[in-house]
Amino acid sequence: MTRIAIVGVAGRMGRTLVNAVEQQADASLAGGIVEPGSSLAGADIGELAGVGKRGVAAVDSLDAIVDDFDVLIDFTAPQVTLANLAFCAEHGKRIVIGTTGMNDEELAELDSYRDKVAMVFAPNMSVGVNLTLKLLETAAKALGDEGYDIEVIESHHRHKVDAPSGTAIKMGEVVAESLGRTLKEHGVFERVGQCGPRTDKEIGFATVRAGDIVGEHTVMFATEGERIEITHKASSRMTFAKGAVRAARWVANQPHGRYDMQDVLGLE
Ligand SMILES: NC(=O)C1=CN([C@@H]2O[C@H](COP(=O)(O)OP(=O)(O)OC[C@H]3O[C@@H](n4cnc5c(N)ncnc54)[C@H](OP(=O)(O)O)[C@@H]3O)[C@@H](O)[C@H]2O)C=CC1
Ligand SMILES: O=C(O)C1=N[C@H](C(=O)O)C[C@H](O)C1
Repeated sequence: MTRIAIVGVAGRMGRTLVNAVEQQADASLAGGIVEPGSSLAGADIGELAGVGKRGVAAVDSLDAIVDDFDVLIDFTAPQVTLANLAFCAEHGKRIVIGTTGMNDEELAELDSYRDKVAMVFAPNMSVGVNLTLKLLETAAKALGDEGYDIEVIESHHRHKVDAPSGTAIKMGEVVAESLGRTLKEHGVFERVGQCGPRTDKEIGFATVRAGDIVGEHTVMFATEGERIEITHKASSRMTFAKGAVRAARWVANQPHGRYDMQDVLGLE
């Protein structure tokens, strides 16, 4: 039985994760953490998630449940996640991180824990997106050097705070790496005004924020006369939550290291 605690338990992903843990026979809901000082501390996390009372009260500090869980699932914000990662390393816990929007410095800090804790870190936990990454690798190798322009387009709900999405960046990185390019050199994240025609090797990003879109990603390979579009559409957060719970059960038995969903799913 993997005992799972969820940080950000009152958030969009946190509430969905409560549902996903409940559906897993060999995982138990060991705790839920809300922001320090939150009025939701003390509330039943089953009631927060809309599944009814479960007898587990939300706490506003990890210290309060340190002996109760094996794996922490964290879908919050970069600085919150890094503090929780340090806590897990210090207390011998495993961690699954879905948080996106880390800058280079924050990513380097996260990476510095790779020998101190077992973590799964992935911008998208859905099986479909992780399979799509494999398809993109194949497409990029076949098309990228044959005069096809590559663009990544993503759409998300109006509340999302980071852009482009972590998934879009990952898709761009996979395509770039397959072609011996880097996003630092070839990524184009903004076009406005007299920006001139596109260059051959650039990888462009476009972002849509609207309504309640759960998450949609398209990578376009376009040339004279045809275009190929590889698209993934999430219609429920449950797809991310199920993947995160699968990652938690998997990482519970792994040695220290930084893993991603390709490792969890055996897609490497
Ligand atoms: N990897 C993946 O598959 C996916 C990743 N994500 C990523 O997950 C992250 C969260 O997304 P989402 O659930 O939509 O966002 P929400 O804003 O709905 O949830 C984040 C939650 O974290 C809480 N929080 C903030 N600070 C703390 C703290 N110090 N301790 C405990 N909880 C805290 C917030 O509380 P409060 O509201 O009170 O501030 C909020 O409830 C984003 O980075 C998003 O991109 C999302 C979906 C899938
Ligand atoms: O914030 C979201 O909602 C999502 N964020 C992730 C990302 O930034 O890629 C994954 C998913 O698309 C939903």
